[in-house]
Amino acid sequence: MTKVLVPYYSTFGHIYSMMKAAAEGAAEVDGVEVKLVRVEEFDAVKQAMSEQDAYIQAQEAQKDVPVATHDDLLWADGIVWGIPTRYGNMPAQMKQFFDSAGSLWMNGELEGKVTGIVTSTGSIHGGQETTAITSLIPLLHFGMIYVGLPYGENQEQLTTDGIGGSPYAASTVAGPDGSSQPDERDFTMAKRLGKRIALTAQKLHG
Ligand SMILES: Cc1cc2nc3c(=O)[nH]c(=O)nc-3n(C[C@H](O)[C@H](O)[C@H](O)COP(=O)(O)O)c2cc1C
Repeated sequence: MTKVLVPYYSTFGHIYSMMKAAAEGAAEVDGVEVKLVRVEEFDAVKQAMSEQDAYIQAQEAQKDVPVATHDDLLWADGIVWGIPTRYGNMPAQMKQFFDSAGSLWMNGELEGKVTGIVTSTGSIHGGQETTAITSLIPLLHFGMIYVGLPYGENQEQLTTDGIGGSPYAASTVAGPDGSSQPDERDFTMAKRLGKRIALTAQKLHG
């Protein structure tokens, strides 16, 4: 069995719904087992957002998703990361998860795992590409093998519409107030990325 992990962090649920699509794509490959996990929220954010309806609803929807552990990373042959944008970069919650995996990195235990990214922003030019590219850097330090989102397979990118998708990552635009939902084309590209990571992991790891 090839194992694909789908770890994500999602404050308002956009990345969560994109990661369900990515997980679905990975699960389409015969002989692939998929595990969806969420990166733990900071207590300070839980407190600060405790009266925001959009936050409460999004967290309620995710409450049964298990919290990501470093053992999950060891388990996986392929990893599809769900990383929303914070000031053009990954959120601290995700960085904390990466940084606390230092012993795995030092022992080379993450090397050769196939990986890729799904991201999101509030606005079209708010940093989808920068989040993907800056998140790629620690993944390369881990020794992972990066899978992008080629145009040939993802012609939906060839548009001037305000949707997600770039050669670097699957993505979506949440809207400045978070009220937009992923376009069907965003889900399709996330699904294809999940499948591509699963197929590549299967080829490399059996
Ligand atoms: C502290 C903070 C910083 C953010 N920085 C950016 C940014 O640089 N560019 C942008 O377009 N959106 C930014 N956003 C919006 C988020 O990227 C957006 O809410 C997120 O992608 C939605 O995904 P989610 O629903 O899964 O949380 C920021 C949001 C927060 C809370």
